[in-house]
Amino acid sequence: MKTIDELLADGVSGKRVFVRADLNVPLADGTITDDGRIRAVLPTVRALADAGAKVVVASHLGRPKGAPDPAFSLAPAASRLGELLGAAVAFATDTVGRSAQDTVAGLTDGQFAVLENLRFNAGETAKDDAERGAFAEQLAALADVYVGDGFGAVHRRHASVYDLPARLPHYAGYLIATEVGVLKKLTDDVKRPYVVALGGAKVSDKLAVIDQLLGKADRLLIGGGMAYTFLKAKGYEVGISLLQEDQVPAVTEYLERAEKQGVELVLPVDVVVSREFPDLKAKAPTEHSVVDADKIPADQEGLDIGPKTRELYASKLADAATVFWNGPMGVFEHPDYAEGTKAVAQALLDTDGFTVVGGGDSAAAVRTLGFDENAFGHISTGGGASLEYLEGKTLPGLAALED
Ligand SMILES: Nc1ncnc2c1ncn2[C@@H]1O[C@H](COP(=O)(O)OP(=O)(O)O)[C@@H](O)[C@H]1O
Ligand SMILES: O=C(OP(=O)(O)O)[C@H](O)COP(=O)(O)O
Repeated sequence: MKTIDELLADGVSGKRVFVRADLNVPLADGTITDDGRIRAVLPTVRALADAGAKVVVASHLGRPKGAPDPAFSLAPAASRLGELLGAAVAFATDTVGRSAQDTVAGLTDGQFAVLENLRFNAGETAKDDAERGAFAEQLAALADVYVGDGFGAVHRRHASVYDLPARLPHYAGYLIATEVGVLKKLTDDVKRPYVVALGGAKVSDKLAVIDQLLGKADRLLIGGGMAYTFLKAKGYEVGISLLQEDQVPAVTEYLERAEKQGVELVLPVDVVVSREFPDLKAKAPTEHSVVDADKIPADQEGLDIGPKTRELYASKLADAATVFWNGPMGVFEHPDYAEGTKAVAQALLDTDGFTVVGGGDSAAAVRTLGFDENAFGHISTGGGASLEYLEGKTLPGLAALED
C-alpha cells in the first residue's frame, strides 16, 4: 500500500487531491455531539494543503436513501473542519454536479473543499458494478489523485471507497495507516485472555462477525441492541426490544458452537427496560426499571444492561490481556441508559491489558461520558471496519489502495 508520504515526496503542489474521509459524526438537531472523526483526518488534510494540494474532502453521513436529504447534510461537518483547521473550507451543495465542479475549480493551491454527502447519490452504494462505476467516473473527474483515509467505511464496497481509487493514482492517508498498524497487532500476535465486547444497534451487520470471532476470542460479552437476538435464541421473550428475528437460528448455532469450542459467550443477566424509546434531545427523566433477562415484559424494550450484568462484565474484563470493544451497551445518549456503557468503559481502564475501542458511537460514548480517550490503548474510528478487519476479511477500501 503506498502511503501519503510517497505522494508528498513526489510532489503534490497544484494537484486536486480527493480525500475519502469518514466524517459520519453523531448529530443532535444539526449540532455535532462528537467531532472525533473530523479530528482524525486533520493530519492528512493538513499535510496535503501544506504541500500545496487542492484538497477535496468527501464522506458519507448516516444512511440517506440515495437522494438529497437535509437531515444528513455534511454542512455542519464542513464548518467544524474549517474551525479545527483554522482555515476557510468551501462547501459544495452537491457531490458531482455544478456546485461540486465550480467549488473544486475555484480552489487555489493549499485550499480546502468539502463535497455534500456521497450517499445523496444512489450510485455510491449501488450493488450494481456499472452503476457504482458510473458514479466513480463522475467523482474521478473532480480530482487528479485519491487518498483513502475514511477508515470507518473501508468495509463498504462503495463507489468512493472501492471503485474510485481504481480510476486515480491512489494512496493511504495517515489515519488508515495508523488504524491498520494497531489492528494488525490484534490479528498477528494477540495476548490472551482476549475478550471482545459487542453491543450497539447495527445488529444485522455485526452478528455475522461473531461466526469468525468464536474462533479467535476467548470470551465474548454481548450487550446493546445485539443482546436481544441472543436472549430470544435462548428462548426468552424480549418484548419490543431490538430484534433480528431472521438471525435467531444463526445465533442459536453460535451459542452451541461457543459451548463446544470452550469460548465463553456471556449474555446479560438483567436489563434496564422501558415502555418507550427515550427522547435523546430533551434527555428528560424516563420511567424505567430493571428486570432479569428472562422477564422482559411484552410491552417494554431493553435499553441497557442491568447492574448485575455490569458487575459480571467488569469481572470478565478484569484479567483480559487484550480487549476489543465495539458498540455501546445501551442507549448511552440518555443518562438513564448510560450506566452499562460507563461500566464497560471503566472496566477497560481498570485492566492492565491492551484495550481497543472501535466505532463512531463507541468512541463518541467514551468521550461524551467523560473518559480520557488517551487512557485507552487505541480508539478506532471504525466499528464495523475494525470488526471485519479482525475477522481476517479482505476489506474493499484497503484492497483498493494496494498495488
Ligand atoms: N438496547 C438498545 N436498543 C436500541 N439501541 C441501542 C441499544 N443499545 C445501544 N443502542 C444504540 O446503538 C448505537 C450505536 O450502535 P453502532 O452504530 O452499532 O455502534 P458504533 O458506531 O460504535 O459501531 C447508539 O446510538 C445506541 O443508542
Ligand atoms: O459509522 C460507521 O460505522 P460504525 O458504526 O461501524 O463505526 C461508518 O461511518 C460506516 O457507516 P455505515 O455503517 O452506514 O456504512
